[in-house]
Amino acid sequence: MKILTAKQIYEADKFTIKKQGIRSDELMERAAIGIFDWIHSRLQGANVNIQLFCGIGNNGGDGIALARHLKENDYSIQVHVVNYSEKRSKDFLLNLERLKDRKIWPNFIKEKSALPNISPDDIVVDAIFGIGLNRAPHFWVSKLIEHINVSSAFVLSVDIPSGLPCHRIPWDTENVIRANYVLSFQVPKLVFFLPETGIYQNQWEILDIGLDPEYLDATATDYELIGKNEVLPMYKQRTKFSHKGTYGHAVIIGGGYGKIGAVQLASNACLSTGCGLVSAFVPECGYHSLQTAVPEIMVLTDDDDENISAIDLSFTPNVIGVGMGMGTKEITQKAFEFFLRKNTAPLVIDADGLNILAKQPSLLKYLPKNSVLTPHPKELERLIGEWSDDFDKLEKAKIFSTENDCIIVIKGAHSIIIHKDKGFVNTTGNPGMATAGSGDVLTGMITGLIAQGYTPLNAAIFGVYLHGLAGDIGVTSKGYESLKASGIIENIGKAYIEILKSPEDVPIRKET
Ligand SMILES: NC(=O)C1=CN([C@@H]2O[C@H](COP(=O)(O)OP(=O)(O)OC[C@H]3O[C@@H](n4cnc5c(N)ncnc54)[C@H](O)[C@@H]3O)[C@@H](O)[C@H]2O)[C@@H](O)CC1
Ligand SMILES: [K+]
Repeated sequence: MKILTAKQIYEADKFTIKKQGIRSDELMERAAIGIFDWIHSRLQGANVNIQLFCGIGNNGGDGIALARHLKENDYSIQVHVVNYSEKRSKDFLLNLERLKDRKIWPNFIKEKSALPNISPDDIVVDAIFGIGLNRAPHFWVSKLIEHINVSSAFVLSVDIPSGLPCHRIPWDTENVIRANYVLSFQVPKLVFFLPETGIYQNQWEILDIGLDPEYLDATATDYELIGKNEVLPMYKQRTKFSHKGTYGHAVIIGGGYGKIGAVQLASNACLSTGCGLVSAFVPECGYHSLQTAVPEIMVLTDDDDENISAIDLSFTPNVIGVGMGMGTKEITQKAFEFFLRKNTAPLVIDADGLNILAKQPSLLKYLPKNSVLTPHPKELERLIGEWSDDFDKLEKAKIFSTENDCIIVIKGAHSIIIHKDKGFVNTTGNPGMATAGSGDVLTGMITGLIAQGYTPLNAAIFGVYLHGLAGDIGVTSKGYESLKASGIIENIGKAYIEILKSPEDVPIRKET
């Protein structure tokens, strides 16, 4: 699903109005009815007090139109117009008139107005600012936002939490509505998925308001949201007369004294993702434990007992996953440099492989085109330098990806795969996966997919989705706290089965 910018959403709006021959207030009516239906299907006319806070732009217009539908269905409502500007939008005014026609008189909140009481049992509809927010809200509006946030009432935000801009981090992190639920029109907003800006909503859902598919199809976007519908076409079916050689030979290189488990997890994940043959290359000390832990893999050893000191492969595998648990000792750095200079196999690089690259950026030129790098935030910072905020981070990652012709998997609650100037935002995964070895499993999975013939970009996107889904399935029996990396591996099979079930036909809904 494409993630549009605010500018593109306005264009989609205009395009739809023209092509479908409708008025802008009719589009607003669709938005308002969508929200009304959502509320009504849940409340079923329950006797609950709904306080609507509406700005004076089109987001406020949505709220005012919603108020009319709620009243017509006998809900108890109070409508507040947050009068932060005299420049009221045409459709806001039109809907305000329609409200007044029905003898509903809003309360106008201005700079010096007393703020209304909000009971914890109320429902607050937040329609103060939408995607048009382009500067910090006035001080007195911030006070209202704070007042709503401390009320303990259930807050439903229209389109986006008010105070959260679409294209940057908030001017003041405290002055943003904390929404329990966001009903967002037609397309998700990038801010929902970034660590600094995704904290303002608990759950979100997309409401289809019938923006024209022709515009949506034809518009190129910088970001795409990756769900089941996006990964399913990437899936490579196994064929009847295939054999293990059909699904590639991968090598996992890494480990050190006390860190052989990282290679064990990566190799096991690689195999469990469908790779035909997996060899692990580890320091001598890892031989017995690896052979015992995963009898299906082959083990090659370094001459050094405790460190990777010379990576000597007598064959060229289909892909190599390298770096986990390897350390950055001088001897290992030299071995890695020597390896990179002569290697021709596609690479997936993780952990200490990335740390060595950060220490010696001159080695980046030896990476094969489209190598996949899987940094966690600290490793990413070592590679691309410090960033001022999440948006800056994404821009820096795009530049790094373009300059070094590589794919970066920025790991996080919503991992984002960066390929040159495009980003793919993952939707699976949960906090239970914030556990030791989870990254090693991901590296193994992406390596295993490349071995089977997935392009590195598809392997990164599909692998991140599958990994998160395996974790989501894992927590259903383990809970967040007790899920371990090995538990993610155990559920890779179920995750495949889930992907292959009938296509998504429910609206995207996600806890963040
Ligand atoms: N295509 C869509 O997605 C549709 C969007 N609609 C709604 O329209 C909204 C966008 O409406 P608008 O463009 O009118 O913008 P908003 O309603 O978000 O903001 C209102 C106006 O306030 C001004 N403003 C911005 N920041 C301010 C600040 N800090 N203090 C004072 N004034 C400020 C701006 O001029 C802005 O246009 C969407 O979020 C959505 O709720 C719907 O009505 C229907 C269709
Ligand atoms: K809003």
